[in-house]
Amino acid sequence: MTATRILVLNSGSSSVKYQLLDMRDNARLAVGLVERIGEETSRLKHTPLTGGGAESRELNGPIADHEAALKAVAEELAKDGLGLDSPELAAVGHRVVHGGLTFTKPTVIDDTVLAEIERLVPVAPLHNPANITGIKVAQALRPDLPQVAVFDTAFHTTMPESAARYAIDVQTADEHRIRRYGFHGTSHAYVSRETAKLLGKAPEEVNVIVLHLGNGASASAVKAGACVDTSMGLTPLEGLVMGTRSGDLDPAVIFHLARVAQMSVDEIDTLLNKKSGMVGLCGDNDMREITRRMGEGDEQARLAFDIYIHRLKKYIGAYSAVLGRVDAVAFTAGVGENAAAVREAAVAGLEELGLAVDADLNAVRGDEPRLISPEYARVAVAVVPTDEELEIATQTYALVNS
Ligand SMILES: Nc1ncnc2c1ncn2[C@@H]1O[C@H](COP(=O)(O)OP(=O)(O)O)[C@@H](O)[C@H]1O
Ligand SMILES: CC(=O)OP(=O)(O)O
Ligand SMILES: [Mg+2]
Repeated sequence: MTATRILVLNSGSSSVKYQLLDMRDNARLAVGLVERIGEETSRLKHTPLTGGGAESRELNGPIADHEAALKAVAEELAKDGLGLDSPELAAVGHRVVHGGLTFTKPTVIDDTVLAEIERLVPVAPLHNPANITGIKVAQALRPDLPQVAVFDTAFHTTMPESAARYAIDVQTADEHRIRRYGFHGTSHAYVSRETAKLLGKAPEEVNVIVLHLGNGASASAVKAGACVDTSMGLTPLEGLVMGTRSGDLDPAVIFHLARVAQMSVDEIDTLLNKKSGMVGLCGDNDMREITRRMGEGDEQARLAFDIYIHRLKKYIGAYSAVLGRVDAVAFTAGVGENAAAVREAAVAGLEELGLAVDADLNAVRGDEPRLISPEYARVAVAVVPTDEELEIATQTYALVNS
């Protein structure tokens, strides 16, 4: 029997998303999500997709950490005969958020690779530790199986130095590897390619601005298939306003909080990563709740929304300048794919840049890539659903078969 299945693990700071795929036809055999790891109200939702009906199973109750979460996932898969012991499994593909400058491609994980991912923990403290746990649990369950790391940073390694460097002392920057790495690269790569396809062009023929708006959010400028700029930096804190992260601010805010508000570095870190962004501005990080509150005339929610949109607009303008010629702007991830109000507001008033949204097209819901700009618009505006798991599986399968 040839092994054609790939298990993809996407371990986030408090969640694990996973998919089992058969790479002969990219079919999903099972998908699932563990949420609120470390809380009393953890939840595992597992959906086997083999044999017709997709009956989900839910486990509710405390799951202490990522190790417990991944073991529970392995048990659920085993119940459907899809366990890690299956001879049909070719590899496990892991989303690893920070690969520094070391990793520009998907990489088979050995002790040296794992040590390097570990060394990068200080620059991705919310993400890399969870990724490492995922790798170790999968290794323990199937020591013989190739484990492949697919890095969020990899797609951005083509950024020119002019975009990747901060304007700080070069020696200090080099000694501590301080530069802009960028994240969500698997999504930016996938979505920029899918956008080209939607336009009937090759990736090399188009310049695309990708807006990945999830809980974490980032923008990228993709020129002829290669990333030339992106909004996240040394860590996933820079750039757009996010669910719980501030994005861009004057770095002196940090000195001020330390000196005047007497906050510790760890307190400031928590403030900016977990208590800022939309949650800090209005108490909610879910765009559904924010737009609902706006509908009721809630001014705090409205202001938070306006701040979110203002930042987004600035990046669309900036990346139009960086690219010179823009063929498409693509909205993706939870907010980008679902929040029509965000898409409409982000593009409003940008006619001079060739951008416009057709209200009827924007209101259509669906899982397929689609255009939402009117025919006359110079730049295509599109909704292009991301699929990080499929992209990780594709890259993993290609590597183990090469
Ligand atoms: N129907 C919807 N309308 C508006 N926003 C939505 C909708 N569904 C999801 N979202 C937004 O998407 C976010 C999650 O996006 P996702 O890409 O899954 O994030 P992540 O991968 O970072 O966890 C939610 O926090 C919410 O703000
Ligand atoms: C890198 C990053 O911000 O990822 P996520 O959106 O999954 O938190
Ligand atoms: Mg995400």
